[in-house]
Amino acid sequence: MSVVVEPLAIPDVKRIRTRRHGDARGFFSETYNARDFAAAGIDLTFVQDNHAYSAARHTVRGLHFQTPPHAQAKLVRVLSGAIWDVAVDLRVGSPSYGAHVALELSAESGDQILVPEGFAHGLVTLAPHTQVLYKVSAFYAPDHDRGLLWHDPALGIDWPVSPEAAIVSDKDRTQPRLADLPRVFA
Ligand SMILES: Cc1cn([C@H]2C[C@H](O)[C@@H](COP(=O)(O)OP(=O)(O)O[C@H]3O[C@H](C)C(=O)[C@H](O)[C@H]3O)O2)c(=O)[nH]c1=O
Repeated sequence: MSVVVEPLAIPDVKRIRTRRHGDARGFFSETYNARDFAAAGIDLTFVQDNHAYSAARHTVRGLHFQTPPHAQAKLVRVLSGAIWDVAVDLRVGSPSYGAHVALELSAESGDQILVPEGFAHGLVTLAPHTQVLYKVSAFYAPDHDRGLLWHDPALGIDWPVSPEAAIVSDKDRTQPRLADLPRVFA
């Protein structure tokens, strides 16, 4: 089996491991294969690849999502460095609404996370010069791009960096808290 899919604490969010073929040069891995992913129960069509480079450790990106009909599922992996990756359930009616899952992804491990539609997604880098590559299932739609305040205490996310020490975009400093967020994912 070239793809191993592990449901996380919110089962619709998955850790994904793909096989690495190692040899004296290094390794080769099919990091995404539509046929094998579908056989593993992940039948998504990705239409865009995103590449985010963060120069410094403790750079925060998120928590972001796109509203319907431009909601995105994301398949996230790390090309260099490491991140602590977070997904927050915003699906109206979900028993885990407002809850999150988090896990470390690194170039070394090669692990990936699949974040379904209906979740806000964010990350903090754990090393300098961290590069994240992620596939999304809907095109960028800036008019439908929304966010959630990454350190909202109501989310209970135990980030490895304080708001004072984090490197954050101006946009992400002023995102709404969960209590003030319209419920968009019915
Ligand atoms: C998301 C996106 C952005 N952009 C442009 C818009 C801005 O001029 C520039 C930076 O955008 P932003 O500050 O939203 O980038 P991040 O803070 O890394 O946002 C990402 O952060 C978290 C981790 C996510 O999961 C989202 O996919 C994404 O929102 O790239 C594009 O041209 N296309 C795109 O798909």
